[in-house]
Formats: sequence, structure tokens, C-alpha cells
Amino acid sequence: MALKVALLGCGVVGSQVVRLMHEQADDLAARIGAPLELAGVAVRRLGRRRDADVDPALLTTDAEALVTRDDIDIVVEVIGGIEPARSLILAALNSGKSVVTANKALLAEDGATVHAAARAGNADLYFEAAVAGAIPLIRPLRESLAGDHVHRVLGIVNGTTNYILDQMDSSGASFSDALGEAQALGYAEADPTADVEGFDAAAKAAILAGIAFHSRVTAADVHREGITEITATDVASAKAMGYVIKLLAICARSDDGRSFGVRVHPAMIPRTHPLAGVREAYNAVFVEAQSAGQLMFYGAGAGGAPTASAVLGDIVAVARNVLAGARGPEESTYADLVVHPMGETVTRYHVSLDVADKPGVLARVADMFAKQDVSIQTVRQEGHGADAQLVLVTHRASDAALSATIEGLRELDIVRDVVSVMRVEGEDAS
Ligand SMILES: NC(=O)C1=CN([C@@H]2O[C@H](COP(=O)(O)OP(=O)(O)OC[C@H]3O[C@@H](n4cnc5c(N)ncnc54)[C@H](OP(=O)(O)O)[C@@H]3O)[C@@H](O)[C@H]2O)C=CC1
Ligand SMILES: N[C@@H](CC=O)C(=O)O
Repeated sequence: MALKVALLGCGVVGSQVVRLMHEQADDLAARIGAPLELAGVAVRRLGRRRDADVDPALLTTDAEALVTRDDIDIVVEVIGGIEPARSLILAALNSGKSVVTANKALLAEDGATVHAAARAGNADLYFEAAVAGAIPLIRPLRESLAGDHVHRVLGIVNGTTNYILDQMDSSGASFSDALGEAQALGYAEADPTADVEGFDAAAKAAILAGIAFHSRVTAADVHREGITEITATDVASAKAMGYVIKLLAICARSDDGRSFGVRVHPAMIPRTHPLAGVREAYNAVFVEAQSAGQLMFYGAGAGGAPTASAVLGDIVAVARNVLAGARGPEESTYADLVVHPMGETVTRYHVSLDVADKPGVLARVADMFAKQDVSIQTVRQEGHGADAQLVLVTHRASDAALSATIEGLRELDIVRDVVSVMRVEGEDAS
């Protein structure tokens, strides 16, 4: 007997799910042990042209009726956003139907409610596509590394911003042109603010940190900075110094293991670093674990077909569980670690200052860093007179100490402007 699938959403991702379910129907049936049947597709606009060959008789605007239909076995949610996605997923789980979703925004905002409903409904909740598109990352973290102790998860988890920064770096494209291309290629969220302001990456970081550290993490726990303040000049000067700017997500345990930090922000990384070679909308994530050591996951981080691949993988896993009367792994939050504040995060910084071109300027600037215990690794003066700039790279220091230093620098009469402050990750370029 066929397993019936209700698809919620038939846009960039949903239309590719439909295509793959048709094209690979025989293989999927063989792998699962029963055929899959697409039993209904909920959309917002019935008359919209679709990138998949969907039987018009399957289309409906009544998603609620579809998810609660008695004959549905698996619900696939690829609408996105909080509502109506949350209510639809809860309705499905409450009636014992397993759910596959790509919705990182919802899981990071209210994962607790959704996971609790899965538990109560004795149903599966799978979400491989919610983080890093096609890259298998959730399952390795939840299952393959369940016997290890993860220290750090670090990487590029947003395809749109990586595409924009890569285009700005490689072809000198403008921010807005590159964003337009990313949207046309189906990488961006329905509201691209989620991408460029770092909300999407922050949601993914929350999901990754929660799994890696067996704790409950929401988007609100994540320190978030986007890429909208990055200028063509920042990109070009990073390039001239042997660096590239990337939007990074970093989830790291503290040294005593009792807390962890989760942050998303642009960072300068040396061009020799493996993440520097991650181009276009690709994503890459390093996982550092006690026994496994360093693992790297790389692949297409956005786009219809790559994301649909992850969704299909989850559908197969859930379908096998349905047939076996089994369930996949539950959410694990037993460790309940504390998220430490951003001020305690320790990293290096690159600071550019517009300064007066006078004797003693360097000593006064260095003094301000020393006052906060921030030691300077390199410093150089560029330009003269009205164009004089100091470019400094610090050794590792806390975010709180660096912020206090910058505050102090702004008050010095010899500092005309703090031009840019950027975190630096990875070893030196030289
Ligand atoms: N695009 C990507 O690269 C990736 C996306 N994701 C996630 O996948 C999900 C879907 O993204 P994507 O396919 O790009 O989004 P789209 O905006 O392309 O598609 C959204 C779909 O949802 C439908 N929809 C919207 N509101 C409703 C509603 N109230 N009831 C029923 N259907 C509705 C739309 O209908 P209609 O077509 O009629 O407007 C559309 O078919 C999101 O959670 C996103 O974050 C995850 C990884 C990668
Ligand atoms: N908008 C997201 C889509 C995938 O998650 C991105 O650009 O990464």
C-alpha cells in the first residue's frame, strides 16, 4: 500500500520535491519498501505557474484540511516562516502524522513546542534541509556523533550572503546586483532581509548549537550581525591584505565546558583558510569533536534541487520508520548548558582608524588598547595628512575588552573616525 504524502508549499523547494518524487518514484519505492503517493499540495495561489508538473487536481488552498486528512501518512512543510507553518505542523503531529520540514525560522523560534508535539504524537520530526541545504549535517550531528563530545561548530551556513560576498570579492559586483542574482537563482528567503541581516544564519546556528551541545537554543540566544554594513572598500582592503570576508556562524563551548557561545557575524579569514575557498552559494561547516577530531562538511547550501535532495532523504527515513512502526531520534536537551554573553567571546580583531598625522599618535592609540589589556599583533600607518590611517590587528581578546577599547578610541582627539572593526578568524595570512 502506498504511503501518502501531503506537501505544504510548492515554490522553489516544493516544486523540486514534486519533480524528484515523480522522476525517482520507482527507486524511492524500492528503497522504502512501499511507493510514495503525492496526495495533495497546499499553496497560496492556485493559478500560479509552477516549476513542476503538478496535477491541478492535487492543488488546494486549504492546507489545514489537507494535513488532518485521515489518509495522510507524512506531511512535508516547505512554506517557511512562523505562521501558518507552525499551526499546520502542530496539527499534523497532534494527529500522529510525521513531519519533514525545511523551516529553520520556526525551529529556532519555537522548536520546543514543535518537538514536544512530535513526542506527544509519537511522530517523527525531520529537518535536514533546514540547515545548509543539501549538506548532510543534522543527521551526522544527531546520530553519527551521538557518542562523541562536540567542542565547536563553525562555518558558512547562508548561501545568499556567501554568494553576495563572493561576487563582491571576485568580480567587484555591487551588493544590490549580487543580491538580485541570488534571489533570481532561488537562494534567498521570501524576505531577503532574513539573509542579509543574518537572521537565517542565526536560526541555523541556534539549531546546530542545540543539537551539538544537547541544550535548548533559540534565535534570541544568538549574537547576530549581518552583512549590510560591509562596503566594497572593506572587501577590497581585506583582499589587499590577503583576507576574504565571510559571514560565519560559530557555536563554541567555553573552556570549562559549562557554557557555550553562539554568534553570527562577518569575519575576515586568511585566503589560505579552507573556508576562503567556499564560493558562490556553497556552504561549509567544520565540526570539532573530542574523539573524531575535525570534520568538514561542504556542499550546495541553497537552491531548489539541492534542498529538495535533503527533503527527500528525510521523507525516505520517515517512510521507513512509518512502515517499521519506529521513530527517529528525539530532541536531546539533557545537558541544558548556559549560553554565555557575547562580551565573553574571545577572538582577534582588525581595526582601521582615521587619525591625525602627528607625532605620538601611535603611542596614544596603543595606550588605549593596553588599558583594556588588548595586545596589538601588527600595526601599520597608511597615508599622510588628512588621509592618515592606522590599521591594527590584535591578539585574542574578549569582545567586552575590544568594545571598551573602541569606546575609548572614539573619545581621543587624535582619532577622527573608527572606520571599521572586524573580527578575524583563522591563522594569519602571512
Ligand atoms: N530556497 C532555498 O534555497 C531554501 C529554502 N529553505 C526553506 O524552505 C522553505 C521554503 O522555501 P522556498 O521554497 O524557497 O519558498 P518559496 O517562497 O519559493 O515557496 C513558498 C511556498 O509556500 C506557499 N505558501 C505560502 N503561504 C502559504 C499558505 N498560507 N498556505 C499554503 N501555502 C503557502 C507558496 O504558495 P504560492 O506558490 O501559491 O505562492 C509557495 O508555493 C522555507 O522554510 C525556507 O527557509 C531551506 C533551505 C534552502
Ligand atoms: N536563504 C537561505 C536558503 C537556504 O537555507 C540561504 O541563502 O542559505
